[in-house]
Amino acid sequence: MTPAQFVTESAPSGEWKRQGNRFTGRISRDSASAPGEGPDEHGRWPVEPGRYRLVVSLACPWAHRSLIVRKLLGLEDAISLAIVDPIRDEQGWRFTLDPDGRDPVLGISYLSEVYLATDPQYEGRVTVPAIVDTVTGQVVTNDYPQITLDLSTEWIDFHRPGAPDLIPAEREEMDQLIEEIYADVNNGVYRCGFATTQETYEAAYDALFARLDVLEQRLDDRDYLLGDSLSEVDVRLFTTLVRFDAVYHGHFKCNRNKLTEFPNLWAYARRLYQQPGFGETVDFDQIKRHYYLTHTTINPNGIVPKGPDPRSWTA
Ligand SMILES: N[C@@H](CCC(=O)N[C@@H](CS)C(=O)NCC(=O)O)C(=O)O
Repeated sequence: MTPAQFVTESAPSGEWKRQGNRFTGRISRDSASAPGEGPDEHGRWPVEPGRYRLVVSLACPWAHRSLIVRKLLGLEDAISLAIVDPIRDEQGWRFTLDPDGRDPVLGISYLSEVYLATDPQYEGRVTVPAIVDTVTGQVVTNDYPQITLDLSTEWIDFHRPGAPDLIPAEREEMDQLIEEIYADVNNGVYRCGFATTQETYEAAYDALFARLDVLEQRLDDRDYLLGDSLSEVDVRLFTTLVRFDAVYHGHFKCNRNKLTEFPNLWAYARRLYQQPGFGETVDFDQIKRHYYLTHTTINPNGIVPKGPDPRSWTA
């Protein structure tokens, strides 16, 4: 069998099995803690504008969700932002884009410093997005699916006037879509790219394109996945679609079709890209350099492709 990019997350079958999220604290309106205090007895941290720092890589699709939702809801002043270098070294994500290579608020050079300060035994991959408490220096959460939901529901008092309601009152349909899109598309592209056997790669590839075919059809008569208005699931699909032709099609061998060959999905992705909060958060250069330069098992020569031409997103 060929070597895996992340050995501990590769099953004996060759299938990619993503690690769990280690830190699952919640910042909640229901916290019984006073400002400046840690979590209450239920693990809920107090909502406090200016206190927490969201750490992202612009390359990462899971972090990208939180960046978009923070912007859509107008939470930029309430939750500050740290951006890591898209290229990890052997110690992981680093703050080499900042002066002196340190995050100016947290004072750290590597994200691993706060992971290890929070859990000295931590041995998994140090991942973005993460929300870090600037008072204690602890990681509150790296639970990326919960982070965006909580920005909608728990930070509501700090949303900008007219902020979109990204969570529908009736959640069943959205939650079902979220689950299918996560399994087959968001994580599906990784299951293609990180598979180490032909069979597991082909199974992931088939599930991915079967799901994209269903979504293509769904968008035949609607602008957004749930109908007329934008919701959380659109954000989640967008961050994978925007990386599709630049990275997943080639690097992860998701190459039955390009995104541009699905008329509805391509029109939908471009429509989102051109809305406030979406295109302005996309950095194709960092996206491409991250994937092609850090997955050395998949792309050992480190060549970063020149294309595709990003102007197609705005033309
Ligand atoms: N927290 C999740 C998802 C977040 C995630 O995978 N983020 C990637 C970037 S897209 C990351 O931080 N990877 C660190 C690494 O590859 O070492 C996980 O642990 O798998």
